[in-house]
Amino acid sequence: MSQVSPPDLAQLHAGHQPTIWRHGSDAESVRTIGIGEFARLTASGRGRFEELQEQFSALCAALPAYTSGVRAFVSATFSPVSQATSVLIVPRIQWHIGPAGVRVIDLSDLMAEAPEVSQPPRAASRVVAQHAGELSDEAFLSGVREAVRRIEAGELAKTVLARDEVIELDGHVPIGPLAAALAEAYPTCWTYYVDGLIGASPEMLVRVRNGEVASRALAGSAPVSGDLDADEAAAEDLMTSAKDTSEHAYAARSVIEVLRRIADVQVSDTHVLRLPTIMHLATDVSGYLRGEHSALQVAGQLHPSAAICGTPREAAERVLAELEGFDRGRYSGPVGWVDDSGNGEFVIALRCARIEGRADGQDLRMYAGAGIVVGSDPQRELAETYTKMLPIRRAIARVLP
Ligand SMILES: C=C(O[C@H]1C=CC=C(C(=O)O)[C@@H]1O)C(=O)O
Repeated sequence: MSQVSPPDLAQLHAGHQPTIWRHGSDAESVRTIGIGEFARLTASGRGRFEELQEQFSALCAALPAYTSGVRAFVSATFSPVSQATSVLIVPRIQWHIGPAGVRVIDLSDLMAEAPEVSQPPRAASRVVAQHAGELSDEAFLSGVREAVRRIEAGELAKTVLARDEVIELDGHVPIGPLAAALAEAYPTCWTYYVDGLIGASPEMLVRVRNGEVASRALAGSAPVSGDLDADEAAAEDLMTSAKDTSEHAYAARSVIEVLRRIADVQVSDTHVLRLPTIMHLATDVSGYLRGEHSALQVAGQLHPSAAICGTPREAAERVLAELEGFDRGRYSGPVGWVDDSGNGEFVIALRCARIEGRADGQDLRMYAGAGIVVGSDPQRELAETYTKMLPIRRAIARVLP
């Protein structure tokens, strides 16, 4: 264990080329923080997960022994036909911080020339505008109506429709402060920043640790009001709602089916996962892998689960692409890390925003979706997407008051 102390999350800026992964509250938080890029690999199409894994394995095989345990951050696109690319970044310096202490892996000496950290870019001081993204509220509502019609007609059982919204800033997104604010407000979620995508997701797609595998499927949601009695009643309603339990069952089944093919797994009872602003029906799946599968490979097999796509998968993919009409990019794709022995953790990139450049500042393009089944009410689904954008909206309000 090295004594070199890790950087303070809140101090990180774009000049560091940071990568961030954090789960848990302060004292017990597990973090991986990266600075700089030793390697950047990209892939696209259906085979993007396998391609990235192959390239990363080849890269690791050529590294010296002192780098053992090296991690790569991955953010993959939702769709295989996205215009965006899926990316794998091996940070130049990486700190792995957990209960056992801090381990730092510095790959700088292996680079032809180690780049200096550049100056912080002009930080935003305020939000200058907020507006709908590619899909207006009206278009989202009519998409939900059409999805329900097709579900009732028997074309599919479930789909997930998303929309986007833009927050315009007068300078650069304060990456470190925003990530720190998300991590503080959502300690049970996984806070991430990878290649311009920032968020705090509650949905752990897969964790692989020395042959053990775990996943948490979420679907079926209700807002959290902060009033204990009202939230208790809302949780009970969620557990008994035919619409939410069926919406959840599709998501859980999609995960269980895939994991059963490659692992011996146990499935928990469905329970309510409460977050500060929203609650979800949750099912945990855990067990032991049969054979060798890296976290990245398992993420690729689980993706796209019915939590963010639908059932049957192909029909849902087609319907959501048609009704949303925009490219989700890396929203709702797997984001996480994998190490040189295949261990790793991936969440679904939810409750997030993509950082986009503008001539006079940067934008945060937020995304949120909602599962649509028989009985879905368009206005409630729209309201749910607003609730799901609260983490980013509140974190930005906190760092740019
Ligand atoms: C698609 C999203 O959430 C998914 C995860 C949890 C609950 C969901 C729901 O109740 O609709 C969604 O399936 C999102 O946050 O953008």
